Amino acid sequence: MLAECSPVILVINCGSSTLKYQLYTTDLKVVTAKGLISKIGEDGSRVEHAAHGSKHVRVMPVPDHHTAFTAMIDRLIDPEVGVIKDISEVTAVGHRAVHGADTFVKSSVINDEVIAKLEECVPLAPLHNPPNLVGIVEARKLLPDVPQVVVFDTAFHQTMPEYAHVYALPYELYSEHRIRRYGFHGTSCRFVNQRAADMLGRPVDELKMVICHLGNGVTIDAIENGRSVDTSIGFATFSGVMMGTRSGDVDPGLIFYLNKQLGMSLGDIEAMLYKRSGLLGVSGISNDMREVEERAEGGCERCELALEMFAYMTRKYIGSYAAALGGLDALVFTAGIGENSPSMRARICEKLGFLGIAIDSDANEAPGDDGRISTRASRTAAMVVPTDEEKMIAIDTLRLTEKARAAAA
Ligand SMILES: Nc1ncnc2c1ncn2[C@@H]1O[C@H](COP(=O)(O)OP(=O)(O)O)[C@@H](O)[C@H]1O
Ligand SMILES: CC(=O)OP(=O)(O)O
Ligand SMILES: [Mg+2]
Repeated sequence: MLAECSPVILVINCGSSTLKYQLYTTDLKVVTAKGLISKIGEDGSRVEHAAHGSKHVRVMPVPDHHTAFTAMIDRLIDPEVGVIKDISEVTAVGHRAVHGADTFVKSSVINDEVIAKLEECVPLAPLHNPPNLVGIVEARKLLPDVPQVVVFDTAFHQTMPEYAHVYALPYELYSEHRIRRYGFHGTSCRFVNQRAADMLGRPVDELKMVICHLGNGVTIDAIENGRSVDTSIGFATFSGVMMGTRSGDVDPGLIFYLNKQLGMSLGDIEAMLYKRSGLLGVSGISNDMREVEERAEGGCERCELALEMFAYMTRKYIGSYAAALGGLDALVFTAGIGENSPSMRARICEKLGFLGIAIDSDANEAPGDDGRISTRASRTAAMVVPTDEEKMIAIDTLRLTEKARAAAA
């Protein structure tokens, strides 16, 4: 059965080993289909597709992002589970790009020049930008006449002041080689920042907020009056709080030690810091928070240690960003862990009473529509606000393609 739907916006989020997609009606009110293709290039890859109120899972080999792209299109136009008869029904496409460096300060309509500039950013995010580009190139091949927009994770953080984004290295590295703090998960933070202000019923440009985007990747973001002023991930995609498989902050001195004393090659060290560290490295069990929490309950000491470390690192960033902001109106949790783990939120907030944060344990277990998990008496609001990166991409795609159409008319 095919849904009766008007022209559609397709949002594609090609991650390092996943491809997520959503199909929106052009008023952005309805998501007619969404999907997740996971473990691309690994064993056990699967295609999950949700439409018409049910979920369809296919376990199939997906060796690369080109194959994932084809699998996505196949699902979308499938007579049984698809929602469009023909791909020509797509009227605009929005893409996520992780690294836009300082070249891209806002979302852009894609043309050959934008693609060339995006390719120049590949060395800055070698795990993330190449798959982003595959999604863009494939979509342009398939839909050459359909306008496409790219939305950058880094763009929201371009408002950071120099003293927050310059590293204390020889200045030429910044001025000549663009080595600086860039920040990631900006699309999520932008969405959550506005949504949190709406939920609080306060203007976004009057708020000091810390957003904890706790997913596979973790970003803590300091936001003042709607603008990002500091953020925990810096140049590549790995500083800040420990993540699923990434270490987060470590002393760079250890890289020299591992290389010179333990004989590890730079490639080995890079792979270890990105893929075998974080929750996985400490617990020795999993990069998945659910599993680590479960095993900690069952008595796994290294899992318990990983949870304590995760909470502690997050809490330290919240404290330092509250100091950077000179106060705090709202602490906001989002993404897979932030939205779904009351126990992790409770651990993080344990010692934050000095910031005026008092957690209501019932509300923390099951946040209501206003997202509040703090008591009414709490001076600073603590909240859970579900993120929606795809919706943010769809909003920018609609806005920019309508603007381009109006300019061409
Ligand atoms: N109910 C839950 N309790 C604890 N952690 C959860 C829960 N649901 C999801 N997570 C965690 O969220 C993380 C994935 O976050 P997500 O934002 O979906 O990641 P991605 O960066 O891939 O979009 C995983 O560590 C997962 O275990
Ligand atoms: C930048 C980053 O960490 O992205 P993700 O959470 O998709 O891995
Ligand atoms: Mg994510």
